[in-house]
Amino acid sequence: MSFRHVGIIGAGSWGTALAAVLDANRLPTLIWGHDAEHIARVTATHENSTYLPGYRLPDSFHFTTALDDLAECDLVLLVTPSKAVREVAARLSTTALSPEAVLLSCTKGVERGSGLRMSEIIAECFPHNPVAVLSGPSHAEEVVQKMPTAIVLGCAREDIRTRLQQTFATSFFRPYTSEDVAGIELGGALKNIFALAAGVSDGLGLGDNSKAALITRSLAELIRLGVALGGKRETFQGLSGIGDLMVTCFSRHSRNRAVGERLGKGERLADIVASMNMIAEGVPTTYSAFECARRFGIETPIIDQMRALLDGTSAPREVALNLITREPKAE
Ligand SMILES: NC(=O)c1ccc[n+]([C@@H]2O[C@H](COP(=O)([O-])OP(=O)(O)OC[C@H]3O[C@@H](n4cnc5c(N)ncnc54)[C@H](O)[C@@H]3O)[C@@H](O)[C@H]2O)c1
Ligand SMILES: O=P(O)(O)OC[C@H](O)CO
Repeated sequence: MSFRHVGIIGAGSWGTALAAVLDANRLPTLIWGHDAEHIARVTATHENSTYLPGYRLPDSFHFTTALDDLAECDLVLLVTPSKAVREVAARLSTTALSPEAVLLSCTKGVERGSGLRMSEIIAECFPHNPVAVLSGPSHAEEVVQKMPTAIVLGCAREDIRTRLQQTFATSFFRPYTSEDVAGIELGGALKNIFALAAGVSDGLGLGDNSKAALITRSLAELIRLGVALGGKRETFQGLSGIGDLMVTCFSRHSRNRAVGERLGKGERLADIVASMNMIAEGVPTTYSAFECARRFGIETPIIDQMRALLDGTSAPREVALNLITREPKAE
């Protein structure tokens, strides 16, 4: 049975791109945004010029700033930055949304302090609703151009996984399914830290050998921490692990890689963040992953060095030197 009313929480680039996928399957969407001025502009111009310029929004996109308007939805995508997920999920839970409605987290992050994944936060707010996740190598800029993209959909319930797969499958968007919700989310969240690091390597001009070594050791670290936090090793070897790590470390569209490159060139984090209107999740995730790693006693040299860089206690060249001169060990 297909979904009839789809709501999207978050009017940024990824929310817009996912609405475009659904539009290709003739599914209209109601997109909620928190910024009334932005929503008025998008509605009037049929373009999300702040987050995804150059893409004309189809007539099947409808916008609102009232969460209550989503109460009729049988599928709600949560696509805000991770720092806003708890607040919007809590607010949504006060609406008349049915306990049958499926909540699909498309956000990549881990909550600071609690170490909770986004789907766990959503499940706390909606203990009776099915919660699913969507992740994988997928830059919004390419999805709206209908460039071939494959992602993974995860849910504990097989019927929901199949329903979501049918809903999102198009001639340019291929969803795989998996039961490993934790692995899918952890791969998508942790890779952003390593994309920052890959950007630093680019900014320092350290070359291809260095970047290949960094990404390979990043995957080892991602798997080590991801398995300790409940994900399956095979998941990290798939689209939401190595797939997303590759695209984010190499893509010209990656905001995390771009932040890292600017750090590598010597800019201050505060200045970089102030100059961007979009989210780079790798920054907060560096801190939450560091906390999780300490709690579980996992060795995370790259995450530790990235934290020192973001804190301003280590310079980019020092970070690179610290990693290459670590205690010798077996691979
Ligand atoms: N952009 C992509 O290609 C892409 C792909 C896959 C996953 N993601 C993930 O999707 C999530 C959203 O990213 P994005 O690219 O759409 O971000 P974005 O920066 O393009 O847009 C974020 C949106 O959230 C809104 N927002 C900001 N703070 C808010 C708050 N406190 N409450 C409610 N809304 C708020 C902004 O106004 C904006 O509409 C992130 O976790 C990101 O990692 C992005
Ligand atoms: O542009 P980034 O670095 O936020 O990455 C976006 C997506 O997560 C890529 O899969």
